[in-house]
Amino acid sequence: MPAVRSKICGITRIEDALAAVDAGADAIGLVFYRRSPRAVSVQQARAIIAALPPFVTTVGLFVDASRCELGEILDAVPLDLLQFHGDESADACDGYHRPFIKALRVKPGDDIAALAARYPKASGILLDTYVAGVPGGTGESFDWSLIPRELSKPLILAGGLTPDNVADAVRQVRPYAVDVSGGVEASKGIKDAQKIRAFIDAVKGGSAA
Ligand SMILES: O=C(O)c1ccccc1N[C@@H]1O[C@H](COP(=O)(O)O)[C@@H](O)[C@H]1O
Repeated sequence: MPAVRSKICGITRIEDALAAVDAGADAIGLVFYRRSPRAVSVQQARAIIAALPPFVTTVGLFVDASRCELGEILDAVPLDLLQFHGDESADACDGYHRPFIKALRVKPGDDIAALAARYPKASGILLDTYVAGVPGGTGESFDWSLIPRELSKPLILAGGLTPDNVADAVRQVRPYAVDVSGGVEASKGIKDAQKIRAFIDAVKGGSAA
């Protein structure tokens, strides 16, 4: 099985971005959702991205952002990939002509394959846990057995992943990639370099099994 890729989301500091890259992360996530404790300004995002070495994917996370707000951020910040984490329609996601992944928040009874099929232009589908009233970053996991064996798009598994459970998640789900925020933090918005390294080592361990 090819190594499962890792994205470390909710980066707010240059040192955390560099710790993620140093540990082997493939992507870092920058949250442009003002209500998140991990939200970054355009200036912060630009400074973090400017400090990165090449070949690290920069992902901008949005939750039902207006066209105007998102357009202004895209003009100012060199993002490689957009992550739509709200209730955005397929048309809204497609409208920026940028590669994107669509997050679906999973609850029992969902037809995940059918929901994913609504986004034919997505580069990948991210599955996170449904928690009423919160769009994501909750630190809650969901029942991975709800995930269909075959999805039409690369699957990015998220939701409550930690250094302790991610190897099991990788073995069970065999995703294309995993995404973590709270599970590698010292406090909201501040990452813990040791937890990041332990997380990525566990992803590699799970991939090799
Ligand atoms: O990180 C946030 O604050 C956030 C806010 C709003 C929507 C999504 C958010 N983060 C994403 O949520 C999932 C799961 O995070 P966690 O590992 O359970 O903390 C992940 O995809 C984050 O990118």
